[in-house]
Amino acid sequence: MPVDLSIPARAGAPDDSGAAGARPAAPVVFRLAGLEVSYGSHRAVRDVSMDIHEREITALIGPSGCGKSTVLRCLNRMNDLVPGARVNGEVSYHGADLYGEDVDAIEVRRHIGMVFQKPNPFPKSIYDNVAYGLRIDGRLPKSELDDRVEEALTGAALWDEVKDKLKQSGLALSGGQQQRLCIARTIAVRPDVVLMDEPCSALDPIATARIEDLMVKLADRFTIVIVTHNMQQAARVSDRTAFFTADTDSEGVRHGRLVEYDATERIFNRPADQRTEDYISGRFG
Ligand SMILES: Nc1ncnc2c1ncn2[C@@H]1O[C@H](COP(=O)(O)OP(=O)(O)OP(=O)(O)O)[C@@H](O)[C@H]1O
Repeated sequence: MPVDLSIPARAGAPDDSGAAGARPAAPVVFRLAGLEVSYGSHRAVRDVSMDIHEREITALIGPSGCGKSTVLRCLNRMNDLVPGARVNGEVSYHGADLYGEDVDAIEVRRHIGMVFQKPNPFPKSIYDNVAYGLRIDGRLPKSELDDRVEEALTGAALWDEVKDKLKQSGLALSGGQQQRLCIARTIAVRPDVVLMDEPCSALDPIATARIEDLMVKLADRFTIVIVTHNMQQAARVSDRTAFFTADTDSEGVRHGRLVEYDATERIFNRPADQRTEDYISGRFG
């Protein structure tokens, strides 16, 4: 039995049915085709072909070790920083090869920001945390910095809680506030895409609910890709869901692969693949 979400699809959720009145699909931001990632001789994940659409929330779900974070890290070339990591296949971003020779990985990460599992504010003031990327970038006139910091903190639903203590350390905030501070730091540079790797796994349910609400608001401005272990979270916030799994070979080594990718409502209520159904109904994983 598929999971009964009892949660309506997000307003404006994708409808690729082609039915009369169906909303046309949003433009493609990332196209992955035959993506395969290895660490040394270990093929961590393969067979990943999917389009990620503009201003949608795309969730990557699946059991531990199936390659969700690996695929996420391909989207802003974070795997470049992992010794021995090798990416094969197509990863295009707005139609251009993200791994092309003339592409500057640092510039890529300016457009495609990332929020990590554990909130990781710098040991600096709240203000300096948010201003950090802008100062490094150096393009924003100093006179506009205050406004941009406020814009980012407002966008991360944190401004009201911190506007009177911007000089205090970011580390003095609660875990949920720290994660929203990290989101503010990420969106301060006005990226195009925000990648989130299990952004709520270190948070309590109330802080998690705030981040989920925030994600939905952020999707008005940014394309969001999230890795989550929490299926209800994927169901609640995402427009499309990709389900990955891992096969174990004769030597006991696990190799991840994309099984199914579709509108979230279909993945959770009418999955095409038995493995997806088994996973979302809690039969494995
Ligand atoms: N930096 C790395 N070096 C070597 N192997 C790695 C590295 N990162 C991940 N792997 C391997 O790649 C495979 C996929 O890992 P990945 O973290 O992408 O999976 P995941 O689905 O995100 O897992 P989890 O849900 O547990 O975080 C695993 O076998 C893992 O051991």
